Formats: sequence, structure tokens, C-alpha cells
Amino acid sequence: MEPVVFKPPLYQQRYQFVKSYVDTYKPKKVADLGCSECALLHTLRFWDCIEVLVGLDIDEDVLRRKMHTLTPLAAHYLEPSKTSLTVNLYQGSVTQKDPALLGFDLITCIELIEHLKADDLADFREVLFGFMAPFTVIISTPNAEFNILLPKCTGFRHPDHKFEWNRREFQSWVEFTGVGEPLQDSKNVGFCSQIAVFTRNYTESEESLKRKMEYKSVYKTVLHAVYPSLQEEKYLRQAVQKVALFHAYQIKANFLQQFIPKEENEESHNTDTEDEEPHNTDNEHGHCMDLKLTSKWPTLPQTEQDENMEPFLQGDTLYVPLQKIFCVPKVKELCGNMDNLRTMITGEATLSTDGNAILYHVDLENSF
Ligand SMILES: C[S@@+](CC[C@H](N)C(=O)[O-])C[C@H]1O[C@@H](n2cnc3c(N)ncnc32)[C@H](O)[C@@H]1O
Ligand SMILES: [Mg+2]
Repeated sequence: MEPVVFKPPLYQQRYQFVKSYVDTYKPKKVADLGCSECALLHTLRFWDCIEVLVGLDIDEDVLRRKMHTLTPLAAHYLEPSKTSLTVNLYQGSVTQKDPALLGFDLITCIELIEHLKADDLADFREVLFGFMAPFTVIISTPNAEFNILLPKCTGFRHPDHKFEWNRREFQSWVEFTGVGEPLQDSKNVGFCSQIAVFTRNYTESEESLKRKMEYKSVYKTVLHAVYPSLQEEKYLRQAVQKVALFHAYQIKANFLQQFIPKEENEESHNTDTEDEEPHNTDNEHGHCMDLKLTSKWPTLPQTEQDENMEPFLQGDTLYVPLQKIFCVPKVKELCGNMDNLRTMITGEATLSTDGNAILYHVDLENSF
């Protein structure tokens, strides 16, 4: 018999099933029970909608071996994401009730239930649907009928399996679907992995939730990782400072271009191509860089809008208006309004007394 080959591999199709659900329904709190090597959690980690990601497994060693795959890296601190994410890994049994798993939008149990003994399976059903009661549960488990298409499979698919259900056993209590279809001319055996999706059709009362929250914690925390995000004041402040002060510096550099003596300006651009923008004609003033030039400046702007927007020199102080920095789309997106911009750069830049401009000391005579 031709061995059945799944493309992509079956485990990836199971994960894809969950990812498609997440794409469609955008759950915020997601837990994976029997998460083992945390592979599903790892792929779900950067789904923007997910704010809390939890893994539970009875095997602490497997969690400890893989938990590093879920901790934030230096790159996450350099570029914090817009949305917040907390990842918790717990060691414990799915037959135990712990408030840590209350209030979830989605709980997945991928190839878990067949590892539970009959008693534990009964307890788990009560824990999952009675206590945890998430909005949605996705359960996948092997389909025993498919095993005739798996030549190497003589008993159960895995020595630790306590049972493998046929479709009827599973279908009697679930909305029925699955991944891993048999070839077209194969027998009608159903999917290789059977998948059940349960959706809660009632709203839990606050009183009931409160009662459950009072249960004693029993799981052991193996990992608690909070990813840096722009939801946190300190990371937002850092991001604003980085982008705003970079642009302020660029505005300053562009402004000062016009004072660079012509020859030097040409030298520094001796690799210019024809494609580049023509040089600012103000540079025609040549290299006689003296204070006459600076006193020629500022040509203070005419309209009020210009006044708010354009950098200008007063003596040896360059004013870079916050309004101009605020017009940079990324700055606007991060700050929302000018007051926030002002607050977040205070302390990192010197501001004018009215707080409307960043000040730079410039020494035009000795700068070029
Ligand atoms: C086949 S593995 C799950 C694979 C994983 N969900 C995936 O898709 O990659 C089954 C996992 O269930 C865990 N497990 C078995 N009994 C458990 C229990 N009572 N409570 C929590 N986890 C349990 C095992 O330690 C094992 O890691
Ligand atoms: Mg299994």
C-alpha cells in the first residue's frame, strides 16, 4: 500500500487550522493545553490580536527545554510591537482547576485527549467545559478509521495513546471537521486528524466567574514573559524619542546645508549623479562663510502656518518647530497629538521657553 504523505505535514495542517481560526475570530486570550514543545504557541506569538498566550503541560522538562523559544529577544526591545503580549507557561494537569485559565477566548487541545486515561478524560471534560469555559475550544485527536491507510500503524498511533476514537464516537458530541484528507480513491475513512470546534452558547454570570476566581492556584509557573510593547509608557517614550529626534536632527542638517561653503559642498558631493536633486541655489553665496550670511537669516516666515513649520536661526540658536516634526507620519502615529510629543521628548531635547521648538546651538563660523 502507498504510504500516505501529507503536504504540508499533518502537524502543520493542524496548526494551520488554528491559525485560520485566529485570523477569522481574532481571540485576545489563547491557551494551548498539552502544549508540549510549544510549537503552536511559538507560531501564534506574533498574531497582533493575541494579548495573552498560555501553555499548559504536565511535563515540566519539555517546557523548560523549549521555553527559551518564547522569551523576548534583543530585537523585540529595539522594535517594540504596537500591541501587548504576555506569555505564561504552566506545569500542571488539565484535570486540575486553576484560575489562571479562566476568561479565555480560545483554548486548543491538539492531540492531547487521547493521552488521557478514561477517568482523567472525564475530569478534563468537566474542567474544560465546566470550569475553564472558554468562548471556543478546538480539539484534535487521531481518527481510528484512518489507521488502515497508515501501513506502519499496527495498534494505536503512539504507545502513550489511551484510546483512538472513530468518527461516530467523536461526531456524537461535536461539530465535525478535520485536516489530512485521504487520497481520492482511498476508502471513505474520514480525516486523519479529527477536529472538533465547540463554541460556548451562553454568557457566564459574573457571580459564577467570581466564584471560580477564588479557587486556589495549583499550576506551577515555568515562564512569565512580558513582551515590550508601545502600550507601555517607557517603550512608547523611547520610540518617540528615537524617531522624533532623528527627524529633528535631519531637519537641522538640511537647514544647515545652505551654509556649507560651495567648494566644500561640491567636494562632499563629488559622487553626485544627474539623477539627484539640484543643489540649493542659496549655496551660490559661496564659501565666504561669515556672519553676514547668518544675519541675513532668519528670513522670518510670512504666514502663521509657515511660522509654525519652518526652522529658523536666532543668533546661534536653531529653532526646529515641533509642528514640523509632528508632521512626520510615524511621529504623528506614535504621539497622537503635539502635547504628547512635547511631553515625551522633554528631558531628551532642549525646548524653547514656549515649548514649541527644539533648540540646537550652532556655530556656523566653525562648523564647516
Ligand atoms: C502529543 S503531545 C501534544 C502535542 C502538541 N499539542 C502539538 O501539537 O505539538 C501530548 C502532550 O500532552 C501532555 N499531557 C499528557 N497528559 C497531560 C495532562 N494530564 N495534563 C497536561 N498535559 C498532559 C504530554 O506531556 C504531551 O506533551
Ligand atoms: Mg498523540
